[in-house]
Amino acid sequence: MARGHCNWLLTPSAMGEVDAAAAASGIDSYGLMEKAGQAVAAAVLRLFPGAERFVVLCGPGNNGGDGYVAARALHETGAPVALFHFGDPATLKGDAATARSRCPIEGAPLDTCRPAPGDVIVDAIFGAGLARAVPPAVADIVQRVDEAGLPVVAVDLPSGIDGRTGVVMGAAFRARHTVTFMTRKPGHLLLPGRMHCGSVETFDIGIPFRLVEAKGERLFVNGPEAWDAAMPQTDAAAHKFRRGHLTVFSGGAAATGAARLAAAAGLRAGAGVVTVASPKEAVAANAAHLTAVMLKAVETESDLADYLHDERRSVFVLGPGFGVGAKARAFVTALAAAGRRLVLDADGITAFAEDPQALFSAFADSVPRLVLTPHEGEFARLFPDLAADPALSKVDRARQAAARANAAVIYKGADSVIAAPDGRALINGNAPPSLATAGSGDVLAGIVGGLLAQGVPAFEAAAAGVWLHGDAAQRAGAGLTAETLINHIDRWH
Ligand SMILES: NC(=O)C1=CN([C@@H]2O[C@H](COP(=O)(O)OP(=O)(O)OC[C@H]3O[C@@H](n4cnc5c(N)ncnc54)[C@H](OP(=O)(O)O)[C@@H]3O)[C@@H](O)[C@H]2O)[C@@H](O)CC1
Ligand SMILES: Nc1ncnc2c1ncn2[C@@H]1O[C@H](COP(=O)(O)OP(=O)(O)O)[C@@H](O)[C@H]1O
Ligand SMILES: [K+]
Repeated sequence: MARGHCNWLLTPSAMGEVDAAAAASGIDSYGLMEKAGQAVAAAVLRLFPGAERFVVLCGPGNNGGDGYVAARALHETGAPVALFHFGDPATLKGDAATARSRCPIEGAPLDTCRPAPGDVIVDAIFGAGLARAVPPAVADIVQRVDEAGLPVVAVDLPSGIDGRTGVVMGAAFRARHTVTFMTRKPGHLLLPGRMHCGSVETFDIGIPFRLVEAKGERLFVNGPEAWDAAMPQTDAAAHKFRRGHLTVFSGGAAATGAARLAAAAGLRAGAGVVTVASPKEAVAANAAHLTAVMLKAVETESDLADYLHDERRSVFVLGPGFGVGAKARAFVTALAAAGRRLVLDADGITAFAEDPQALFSAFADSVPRLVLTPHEGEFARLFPDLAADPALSKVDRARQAAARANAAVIYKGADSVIAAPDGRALINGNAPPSLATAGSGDVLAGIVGGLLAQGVPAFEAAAAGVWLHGDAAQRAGAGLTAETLINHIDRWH
């Protein structure tokens, strides 16, 4: 799936297994800690050459061990360094004990730490091993550093962030920069963790990548490596019908804009032909605003059956502005029975809130041909048990939802997760906050529909759609609206 390694993600427990495999293969584990700590010191010096004092906070495990190495390396440059430890450092074990024994700085208990202006904080209290909410002494120093507005460089993860879920466990540092090792962890991308990490640097401490790959969990940062090979190629002989036909259902006369946004986005994403299928009462409103996009009156289930006689009408977007109710359910059921591919968004999702299983059963039969695009609220309507389970990360939720629905799921948000029924999952990282604007979800549904129409499989279409949406938003700039966003969608090839 991945050509490079920079898009790999490992959970902390998988990283622990990689660590163990590295040790079992004869790699010197203290050597890894030494490289990790040195990388942290280098980052700190690079980013804060004018610091008056480096304050290194060391925890009771290997994250603390990295801190002792970093403190020694900073001290060796002649910089002023103060060290504070959480817990009794005499109880440190293994590599962390070695790192402490080689560090010439006498530490003091964490509760005696008084951060001062000019300090740069190196946070090595907890990393991958954070197991529960941080204790009061740690919450207290987090608060004091925050109040003093001091810059923090986090080792592996800001202490308090759960690397698997991105959740804040009681309290967490807000780092300016985070240095992590070998691969990023989900908590670096998932909210709120992402907001606590600052810039993230992934440092290769020299574990052979085959060991990382062996523990891989089919989880990556969303990017072209994940879907490039599945994207359509436009050749000189391209004919509009070979580039697929996308149909977007319009809502009633007062709710037509959302469908037109999706339709225009589908065209920009490369669909050869796009039609808005509209209730009769909305045909005039739609006609007044459509040019390249075609228009057809499709009012009843019987109209839809007629419309589906043309097999080229193979891909549909249903939901934006459509209205919640029996008509949405009947149309979706008809599309499923006719073997069509569907992006189900917004009202289309909500229409199944009382009987999600009816939706899942309709698409259970085949290679995934449904893409669901719920935001948080819509997700909870279709998958209330998954949404309410605090043990699940956003990745877990999206994966289980995808398996249950036999659909590619885009669980939207600033940290959209894309998941396939077979367990593949991606976390998106390129979407700017300017996307939080009315209609931007309609544009996303249209892009995904446009890609499906060109024959891209559901998961790849979903993932590429999310990425192209974020990419367009970056070009559209901070003042984007859903309309201007569409003008910045680029075809991939
Ligand atoms: N990956 C790699 O290849 C490499 C990784 N390296 C580094 O190792 C780090 C992982 O080390 P780690 O496993 O020792 O875990 P770490 O984060 O130090 O915490 C564990 C300690 O904290 C304690 N503890 C936990 N939660 C607590 C709480 N709420 N309140 C109080 N205590 C709590 C826990 O105690 P326990 O839960 O057992 O009671 C245990 O003592 C990783 O982040 C990276 O920096 C590098 O050295 C190079 C190679
Ligand atoms: N703060 C944010 N940062 C990045 N992307 C965001 C943010 N908020 C929303 N988005 C993205 O914008 C889109 C909004 O979709 P949706 O919630 O359906 O809104 P609407 O119904 O207004 O179109 C989704 O693709 C979502 O991932
Ligand atoms: K840390």
